[in-house]
This record gives sequence, structure tokens and C-alpha cells, in this order.
Amino acid sequence: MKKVIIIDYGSQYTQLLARRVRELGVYSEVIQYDDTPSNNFGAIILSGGPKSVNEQDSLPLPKWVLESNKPILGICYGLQLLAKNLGGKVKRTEVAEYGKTEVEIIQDPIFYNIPKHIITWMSHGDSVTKLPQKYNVIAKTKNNIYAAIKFSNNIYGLQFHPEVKHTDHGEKIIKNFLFYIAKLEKNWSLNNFIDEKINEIKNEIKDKKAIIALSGGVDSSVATVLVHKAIGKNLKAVFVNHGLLRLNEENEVKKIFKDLIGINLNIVDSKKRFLNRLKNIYDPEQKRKIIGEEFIRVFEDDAKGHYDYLVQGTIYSDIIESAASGKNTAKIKSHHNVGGLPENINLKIIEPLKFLFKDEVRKIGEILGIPKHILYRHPFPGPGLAIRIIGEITEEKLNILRRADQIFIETLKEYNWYNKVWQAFTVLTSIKTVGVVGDERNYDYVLAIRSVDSVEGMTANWSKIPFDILEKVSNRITNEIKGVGRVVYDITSKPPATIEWE
Ligand SMILES: Nc1ncnc2c1ncn2[C@@H]1O[C@H](COP(=O)(O)OP(=O)(O)OP(=O)(O)O)[C@@H](O)[C@H]1O
Ligand SMILES: O=c1[nH]c(=O)c2[nH+]cn([C@@H]3O[C@H](COP(=O)(O)O)[C@@H](O)[C@H]3O)c2[nH]1
Ligand SMILES: NC(=O)CC[C@H](N)C(=O)O
Ligand SMILES: [Mg+2]
Repeated sequence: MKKVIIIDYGSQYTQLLARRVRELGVYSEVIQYDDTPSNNFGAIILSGGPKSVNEQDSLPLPKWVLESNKPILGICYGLQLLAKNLGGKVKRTEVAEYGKTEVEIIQDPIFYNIPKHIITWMSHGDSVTKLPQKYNVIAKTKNNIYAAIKFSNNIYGLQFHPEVKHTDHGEKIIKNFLFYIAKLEKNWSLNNFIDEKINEIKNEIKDKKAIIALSGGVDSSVATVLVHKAIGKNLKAVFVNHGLLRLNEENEVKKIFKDLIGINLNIVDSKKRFLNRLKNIYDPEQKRKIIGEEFIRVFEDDAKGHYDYLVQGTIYSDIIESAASGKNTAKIKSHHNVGGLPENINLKIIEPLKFLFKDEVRKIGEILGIPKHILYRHPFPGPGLAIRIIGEITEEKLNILRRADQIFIETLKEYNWYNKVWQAFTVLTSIKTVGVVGDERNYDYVLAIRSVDSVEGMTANWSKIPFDILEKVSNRITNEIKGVGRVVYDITSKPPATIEWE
């Protein structure tokens, strides 16, 4: 089965590209320009990127790309890179084009069945200004900028972004490239993915043993069932209680695990070890790094030389935000299982879901027959309550937050709102404010409630929860929990905020 290799030059849209290709039935994987591609690929797509191809430290076109003789589609920076490498010139032109831009198309197989005038989404300051005669300009903008260039029968570049929904017929253009130019077969689905992954894992682990880091969350539950299908009893699940869990989490996980498969589950009590290391730590990135490292050390201790592999439920959004997706992608925060990992690790890490988004992972879970109550749990971050307590973590604050979280979630369920939102939780700020209770002055913490709607966690909007539910949550929290004097609702989307506060 031929896949598409996408080389990531740091575009905001690289992940979207990967998805669009998969949605069209062709498997795609994102790699970095200095990675070695696996052999079985049928086409290459070069993503956009923030740099100019003329900058000294801009990311280059690896030699194997043109040498492979495979069909290539360059997008924005990708187009400019192709032009530069094939004898053309790229310049910072007077006109920059951002946003909706009309493009006039000249007939070509890549534009099969596409109208002559379309609106495209542009985001560029540089443009291709000169080309050797043999290359055809197959689309132009009103500003006379080259919007599409045909370098050969199977090498194309687009200045606009076909992967974003704002480009008319964008999906059709990608489809034409995949099926008419690259002549790939539509043969990928999540079903194939499961079979392929199971084979891949079998071949890699063979008769060795693996630990799966099971949190009871969606991703690791799906990874557990998948890897169990591949290596059966050679898989052991390990759940870490780091003391940063929600109320009753350990019991919930035991229940979930029972519903999953009957393999060994080892619950490791590591509360002391995590909480000791987090004493006096205020900085969010430092918290994340400490937690990432401690997790690995716990798994290594548990493996004690009997296990060679560690399976994690890492998904694509964890990688993007940790800036591990590309050298030119900005780091937002270190997810404990990616950017927060220590340098030296004694276990080989396997991440079967790392190229997928949450909604794709849920679909795989459904195919694998995992019960809905597991698949549709709200995500819960590995670092747990540590990144929901702003500033130093103390037992007192953990207790407050646990109870507040419980009240919020319980109320959402009571009003049938739990499944209407993507993720909901509470955050304990370290700010205290003045209140009045029973005619007395009160000076207690501000607690925030946060609930968001999202598809894959990369962007999110705050949930429009009815006021009477919010009122009930606020009343219960201030009445039932000593230490909270005020409740606020977070009405910020992502971007500019992130979902978690740290
Ligand atoms: N308490 C834990 N014990 C063991 N492994 C954990 C724990 N928390 C997180 N992990 C590991 O870290 C990975 C990433 O955590 P993350 O929260 O993103 O995924 P998840 O918990 O599987 O799913 P969800 O996003 O739905 O919470 C998990 O898939 C799991 O492998
Ligand atoms: O396992 C995890 N380890 C982490 O370090 C981590 N940080 C954020 N998250 C979860 O990722 C999603 C996006 O969150 P942010 O908008 O806060 O980055 C949300 O669902 C967050 O709960 C994490 N999950
Ligand atoms: N979106 C892009 O790939 C932009 C490419 C390049 N940085 C430009 O401004 O033209
Ligand atoms: Mg989780």
C-alpha cells in the first residue's frame, strides 16, 4: 500500500494536509526534511513554512526528493523551494497575499473539473518571480503572481493552500493530485490502519515484552487493545498514581480496565515520589518536565530488565504542541509524554497512534469494540491536577481541586451536558479575594471552571453552558468546599489561550 510522505517545513497547516490526504483514502505520514523516509511511498508533498527559502538557515529540499522520481506537490514554501531548486527565482515581492485571493486557472489535469476562477487561501510574502521557459504557469492571481506551476508531468507547486476549507475546491485539487497525477490507489481506511499497525508491532516487538502506560484515558485505552491484539500476554499495563489524580480515578481506571481486556494491570503508587519533586516548583514548564521524567523512571523501575518496550498513547496533538512535530514549529508547552521526556531512557518507546488525531483515535476504538463510555470520556492530561493548580502544588490545594472537579462534572452529568462538551474541568488559581459569609470577612481562593468544545484539541471554543447550570456549580462549590471564595467561568477560546491553564 503506497503512502504519501509529507515533509513538514513548519506550516500551521501541515497536520491538516495529512488529514485531508487520509480522508481521501491514502495513508500519509509527516516527516522532517532530515528524516529518512521509509521505502513504500508513492508521492511527496512539501508543506508551507514561516521562513523564506532565501534565508541562510531556511530548511532545504533533501536530495532524495527529486532523485526519487516520485510525484511531488509543493505548497507555498514547498512551491518556492521547488522553484528555487529547479532553476527559478524567489523574491520578496511588493505584493504579499494573505487570506482570500482570486485565482485564474489554466486547464491542467491537476485542475480537472475545477472552474476557471476560484477563491483560494493565501499566506505568503515571497513569490516565484522567474522560471526557466520549460515550466508552465498554470494559474495566476489578479496581482499577476504565479499561483500554480507545473514543473513536469508529475511535479507541481501551488502558492495557495488547498488543505484549508477557505480554498474553493481545495479538496478536489488534492484529490486530482493523488489520483490523476500520482495515480495512487484509494485503499486506506482506519480498518487498514489497525491491521497494518498490528503487523508492524508484531514484527518489531517479536517475542519480547512490553509495558503499556495506561491512564484509563481514550488514547492509552485504544493503544492497549491494539497492542494486545499484536503481542497478547507479553503486554503488561501499568497505571501510575502520581497523587495528581481526580477523586476516585484509581477505581475508575480499575473498572475501565476490566471492561477492556483481561491482562495484568499493575497500579504503581508513586504519590510520594512525584509530590516530593514538585515541592516549591511554580513554573509550568518545569512541572511538566519533572512529571515527564518521573513517569519514565517509574516505568523503568517497573520494567526491571524484564521488559524492553514502553507503549504510550501519544497522539498527534501532543507532538505538535511540544514542538516535536517540526523544527520550525513553535513550542507551546511540553506534553509530559513528548517534550517532557528525559534524554536517556532505558526502554524503547512505541507510539502506535502518534500520527492520528483524537477523533480518528475514537473511531479506531469503535472499530476495536471498545465501549463508548471509555471512548467518550473527556481527555485528562497526564500531568493531571499539577497543571490545574497555578503555582505551587500542595495537598490542601489538591484536595480543594479534587472536590471542585467532582462537583462540576457531577452537575454536568446531572443536566445531560457532559457529552455535549469536549472537555470540562476546574482550575485552582493561587489568587485569594475578599468575600463575606455569615456577616464575617472571608479571604479565599478564586477557582475557575473551564469547559470547551473542540474536534481534535488543536483549537477550541468555550462551551455555552446554560447559566442555571453554572449557577448551581458555583453555589455548590462555594458552599461545600472550604477554601474557595469565588468561582469564575473561563470564556477564552484556543487560540489565544490553551485549553489547560499551564
Ligand atoms: N497515570 C498514568 N499512568 C500511566 N500512563 C499514563 C498516565 N497518564 C498518562 N499516561 C500515558 O501518557 C499518555 C498521554 O496521556 P494523555 O492524557 O494525552 O492520553 P490518554 O490519557 O491516553 O487519553 P486522554 O487524552 O483521553 O486523557 C497516555 O496515553 C498514557 O500512555
Ligand atoms: O497527556 C497529556 N499530557 C500533557 O502534558 C498535556 N497537556 C495538555 N494536555 C491535553 O491536551 C489537550 C490540549 O491542551 P492544551 O490546549 O492545554 O495544550 C487538552 O485535552 C489537555 O488536557 C495534555 N495531555
Ligand atoms: N505559508 C508559507 O509557506 C509562506 C512561505 C514564505 N514564508 C512566504 O512568506 O512566502
Ligand atoms: Mg489522559
